Amino acid sequence: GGASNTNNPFAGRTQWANPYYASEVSSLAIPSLIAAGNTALASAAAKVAQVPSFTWLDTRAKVPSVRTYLQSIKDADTKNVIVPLVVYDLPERDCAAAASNGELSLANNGSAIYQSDYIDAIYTILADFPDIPVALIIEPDSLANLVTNSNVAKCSNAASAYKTLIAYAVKKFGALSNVAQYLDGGHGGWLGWPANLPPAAQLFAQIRQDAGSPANLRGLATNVANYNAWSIATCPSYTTPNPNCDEKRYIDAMASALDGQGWSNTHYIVDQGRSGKQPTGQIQQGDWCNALGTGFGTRPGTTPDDANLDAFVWVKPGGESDGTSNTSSARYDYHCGQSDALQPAPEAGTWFQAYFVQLLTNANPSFT
Ligand SMILES: O=[N+]([O-])c1ccc(O[C@@H]2O[C@H](CO)[C@@H](O[C@@H]3O[C@H](CO)[C@@H](O[C@@H]4O[C@H](CO)[C@@H](O)[C@H](O)[C@H]4O)[C@H](O)[C@H]3O)[C@H](O)[C@H]2O)cc1
Ligand SMILES: [Mg+2]
Repeated sequence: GGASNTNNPFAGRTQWANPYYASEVSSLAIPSLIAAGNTALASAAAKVAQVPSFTWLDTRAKVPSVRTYLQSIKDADTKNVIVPLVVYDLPERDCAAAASNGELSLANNGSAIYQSDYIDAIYTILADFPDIPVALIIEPDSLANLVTNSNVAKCSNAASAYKTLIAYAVKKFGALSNVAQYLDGGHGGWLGWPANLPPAAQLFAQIRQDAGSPANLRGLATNVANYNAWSIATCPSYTTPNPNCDEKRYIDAMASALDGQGWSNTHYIVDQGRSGKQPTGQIQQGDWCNALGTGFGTRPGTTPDDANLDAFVWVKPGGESDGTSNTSSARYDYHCGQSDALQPAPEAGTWFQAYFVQLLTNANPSFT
């Protein structure tokens, strides 16, 4: 351990806990636990609310809240904090699934709107607070889908827009010295497969080049909204025969693949928000929707045990649904109706109390 990691934007800084998630826990989770007479879990839930998770800018309407957050940090003169945000509003979003489709579409001028009303709007706000460090995860699932789902029409039709718009965003944010950027890198059970890793590395390196290789592009964020272990001695059965069955193996393999593509010295942040119980209740590693047998995992923070790792993070807010199990919903995806998906589940992003209780009960480290 103790490997050196210069310029780590998370070093010496506390990740900022966003009030939106804290309010979900205090206004939804805790009252429900108290109503059920479960005061022990209610007090445990109050501790979860304080754990910093990423704020997802999943609509244009969420963007102004960033100014509110940064202003509150400035007014309080809070020191040594880094504000974690997810950029997540591409036209044709989540192109290989149905659960998290977004508000923008190519047919309805989505590319122009994404650039002017979304990326430029975020940029303007971040530029107004040059002294507040910000970590950005760029578009979960997007580039990973271009690697493995070009057979899906919605993905192949959106491919050039994804690449152009992501390069636009990375280039734009590349001008901000208070910002650290991480492209979304899928996870070990997705791009870690030997067939997928080389084309993934090629695509990531290409996007970096198209964006002008900004110095503040640190590397990749992995395991976002997924459940993989950081480092596990025995690969869970459902990952066989994938050699990169955990995220440490995956980022080490990806770092060398990217080096081979001309992008050296990459650094990673790894979502552990729903990775505390291993193995999970998944039947297959591709079962991404509201997986059974999961728990809150390693708390966000820096760790010296891998030179490539900038920080553990909680990106997917635990307790927000991955997708509805209602088969008549327009955004119904069959993965959310599988036997290893907790049901009944509400629409993606909305509060899923039973799932929150599952995560809390299985948390490691424990909250109870
Ligand atoms: O044995 N073999 O030799 C062999 C060979 C090839 C194999 O093929 C690989 O199989 C993998 C496992 O199924 C596939 O990985 C899954 O791909 C899905 C997208 O298609 C991802 O779903 C996304 O998940 C996100 C959250 O993570 C959601 O936010 C998002 O909405 C949702 O869409 C799953 O995570 C991810 O695990 C690979 O593509 C596939 O190439 C497998 C074995
Ligand atoms: Mg998702």
